[in-house]
Amino acid sequence: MSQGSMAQTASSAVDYNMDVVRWGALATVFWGVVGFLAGDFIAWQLAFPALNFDFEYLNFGRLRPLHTSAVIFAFGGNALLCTSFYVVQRTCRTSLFGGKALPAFVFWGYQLFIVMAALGYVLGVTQGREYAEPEWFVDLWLTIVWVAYLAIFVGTLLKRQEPHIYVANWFYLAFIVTIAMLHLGNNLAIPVSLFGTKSYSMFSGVQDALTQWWYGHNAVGFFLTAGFLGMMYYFIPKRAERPVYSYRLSIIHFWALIFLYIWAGPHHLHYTALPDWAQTLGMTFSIMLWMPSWGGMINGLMTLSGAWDKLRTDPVLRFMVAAVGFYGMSTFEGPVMSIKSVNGLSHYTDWTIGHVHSGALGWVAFVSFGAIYFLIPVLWNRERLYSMRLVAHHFWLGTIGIVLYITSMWVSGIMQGLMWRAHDQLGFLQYSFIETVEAMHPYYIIRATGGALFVLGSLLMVWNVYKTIRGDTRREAPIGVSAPAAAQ
Ligand code: HEM
Ligand code: HEM
Ligand SMILES: [Cu+2]
Repeated sequence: MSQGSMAQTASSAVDYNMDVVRWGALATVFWGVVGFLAGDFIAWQLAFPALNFDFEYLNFGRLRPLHTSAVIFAFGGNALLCTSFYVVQRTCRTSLFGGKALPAFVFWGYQLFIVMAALGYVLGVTQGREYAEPEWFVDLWLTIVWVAYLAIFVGTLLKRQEPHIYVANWFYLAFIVTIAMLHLGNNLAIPVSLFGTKSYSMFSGVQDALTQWWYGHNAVGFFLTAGFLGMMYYFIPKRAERPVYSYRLSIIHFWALIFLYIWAGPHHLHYTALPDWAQTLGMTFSIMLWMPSWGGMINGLMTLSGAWDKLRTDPVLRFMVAAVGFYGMSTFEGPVMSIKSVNGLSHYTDWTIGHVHSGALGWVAFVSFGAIYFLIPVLWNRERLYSMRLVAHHFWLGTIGIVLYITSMWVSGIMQGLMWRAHDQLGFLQYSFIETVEAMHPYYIIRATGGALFVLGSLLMVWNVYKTIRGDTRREAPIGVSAPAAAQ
């Protein structure tokens, strides 16, 4: 990847703004742990409802959006913010537009947004739109912050010292622009009073449902996918020290992905009041979406051509490559679930939850961990991470956690779907609802245990990051180099 390496050699000449990248990396780690802990807590609540403590501020209904926002917007959002600021500067060989002040405003403004949103959930102030729960005044604040973010990103591209705009920036830009559009469309609401928190959506009925899933689906497509693909296109070539497998494929990947994603939202509304043709449209575009998704996966994986041996010795690269593998898996599962007859079984069940987390834990979190482990020594001018062995332990704890999570959800989800629809020869339902809830119990314990392993792995990351920043290095044998091999 010539842009990246050229930027590196010229790094002393350019006064890069790395403050905001450093803060963003720390915020990613911090909010990650908060979000994973909240996720595991609600997972235990589903297994043992007594953990709701009959206390409204800690009940499942309020902590669930706290979890989803903490992991998507606080953890994922800070990972995107800090890596996009890093990548755009390096690949454009110029400092961030807006001096020191504007990027600092975006960073701190975004943290304020997170805190306001979280307080709202716990206190019960919400507009009840999934992944867009904050009320109107929080939405307005985020709009201001986001416009500043867009200005910095585009401003930096415009003052670039490289003739070419590297493909990772295309993905980041698509993420920033589309999220702005989705945020504005989905949050069109009228406050009840100027000083009150309550508002009502401008849409109603099925139009409102479609607006919400146009938003929700494309939040997956542009927040949880396009932005993290930007990360993949920069950090995998960097870490593997290989150029992107096919630059031409990356451009096709980009245009095909953004064109197809936008139409697939109706797959969230199968068998609802939404007109049939719209459901079929959503299903068709979802199936087509399999192709660019796998094009991207192949491009990421094949970048390792000739460098596969590095996986044996470099657990940071292992995180990134496993992430791309999970990306491939969840983007195969998604199109399958979008088929109406399959969705008739999977919808409302834990299968959806398993699908979500193979994407969220396997793809989003793993590729972010890879980027964080890459960035921390670079940002604090350390020779290497405190411990590569700890990274390897984190990798295995995380991987086993994900496997427990998604396999238990496949089993419980399909069982749930089959139990709901089972009926006897007279047409009576075979199971009462509570019987299906009881049947889930063992799987909920397995899922929560997997989540606990995932949390544990992330705590190893906290320790490793802390020690690296302090400048410590752990004395340890290198990974994957056995004694006879080293003697050769
Ligand atoms: C320790 C790790 C995690 C655990 C134990 C966990 C657990 C959970 C649980 C129990 C739910 C509620 C499921 C239900 O209502 O039946 C949930 C929902 C969700 N989580 Fe996680 N989670 C974790 C990490 C993450 C991460 C890293 C992300 C995203 C980057 C994420 C995204 C979501 C989303 C989007 C939902 C809502 C799913 C839906 O409505 O279909 N989670 N999580
Ligand atoms: C080709 C790519 C994909 C397609 C076609 C797809 C399709 C689907 C379908 C059909 C559902 C179930 C809708 C329902 O029955 O309610 C779903 C749910 C979901 N997917 Fe995917 N998916 C894809 C990739 C991903 C990835 C990579 C992620 C995460 C990074 C993800 C996150 C989610 C979330 C969060 C939900 C749950 C939404 C909710 O009900 O709250 N998807 N997806
Ligand atoms: Cu979707």
